[in-house]
Amino acid sequence: MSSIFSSLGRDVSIDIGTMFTRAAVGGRNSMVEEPSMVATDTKQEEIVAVGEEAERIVRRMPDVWRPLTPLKDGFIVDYRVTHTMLKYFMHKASNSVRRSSVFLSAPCGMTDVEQRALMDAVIQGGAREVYLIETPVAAAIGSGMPVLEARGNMVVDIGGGTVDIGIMSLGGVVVSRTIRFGGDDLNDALLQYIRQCFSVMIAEQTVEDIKRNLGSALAPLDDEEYTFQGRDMTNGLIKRSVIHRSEVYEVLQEPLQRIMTEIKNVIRQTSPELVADIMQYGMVLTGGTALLAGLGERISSEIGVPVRIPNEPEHCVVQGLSEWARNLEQMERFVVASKHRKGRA
Ligand SMILES: Nc1ncnc2c1ncn2[C@@H]1O[C@H](COP(=O)(O)OP(=O)(O)OP(=O)(O)O)[C@@H](O)[C@H]1O
Repeated sequence: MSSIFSSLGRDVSIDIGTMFTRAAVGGRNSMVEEPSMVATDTKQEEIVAVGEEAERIVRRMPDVWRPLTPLKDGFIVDYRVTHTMLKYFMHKASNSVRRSSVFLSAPCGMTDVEQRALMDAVIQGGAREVYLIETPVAAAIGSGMPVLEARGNMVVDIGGGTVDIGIMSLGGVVVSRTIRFGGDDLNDALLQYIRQCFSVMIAEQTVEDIKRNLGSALAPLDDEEYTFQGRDMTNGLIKRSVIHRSEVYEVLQEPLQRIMTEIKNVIRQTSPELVADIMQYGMVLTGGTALLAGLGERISSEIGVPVRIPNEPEHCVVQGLSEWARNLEQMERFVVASKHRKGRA
């Protein structure tokens, strides 16, 4: 495979996510972003495609090729798939993997065994060395927070499978937590509601479209509707249905409340001095779910702190990894684990 960047021996940053994997070399302008997925035969013996290509062939021929994902709720569930994906992204990002240092984000609370497996996969994939950093730290760096300063910096990254919460100060992590819950749980709640109330089975992409078009964390001011198609569970035929913004709002209440509770729990466990900083400087909301309408305002009003959402919040982690790679000496305290290839150059 030829690399998309001419990055001879440069640092490769990889954010392996539940839904998407993003790899960057030399910052945001040279980033590759593809679904976290491989395609296998029905016996799951042979992996035939990775990323975008896997998604394409699975969508076209679902009876022949099956999707497998490396992570569930942010944590590795399939090492073979993880290994294949990391190798694919490393080679796509760098044309000289053997000279590359790879910087990876990992959820908080990963066991030593899980960390080692992740790093082994990178080294076996050909890299010279690998460094791990916790996801909220990468998100904070990527969103431009002054993590080396003597003040409390709070970040909440809500992706597809996890909520990663971190508070950093003076180049160290004061609190970090990963909850195995995220934007995909909002989709699950919608999917169940539509099955029960409309007796319709719908595709994952349809749920995603409904969430993005009508989803809101704040009580809606209008009752816009959205027409969608699905398979009628009573007769197996295609059926058109209409859902309203107010219904979607009600369905999303429970999973959103769970996220709010977790953020409040972290604040409760934080020292008053750091809480005072967070109230003064605010917190940053990153990850794809930060794009849900009104989520920033809802968190701000329930917790009483200003909330900032950076541009392209889903890219903050990979941007933070790149920034960290450029300033490794200054930010060495954030390394949670590292591994070097034996006999490296
Ligand atoms: N406009 C939007 N409104 C609501 N949700 C959105 C929007 N855009 C993306 N999302 C949600 O963001 C989530 C994906 O975010 P992201 O790409 O940060 O996750 P990931 O890195 O794959 O997963 P994780 O970090 O949890 O392992 C999905 O649940 C997706 O539905």
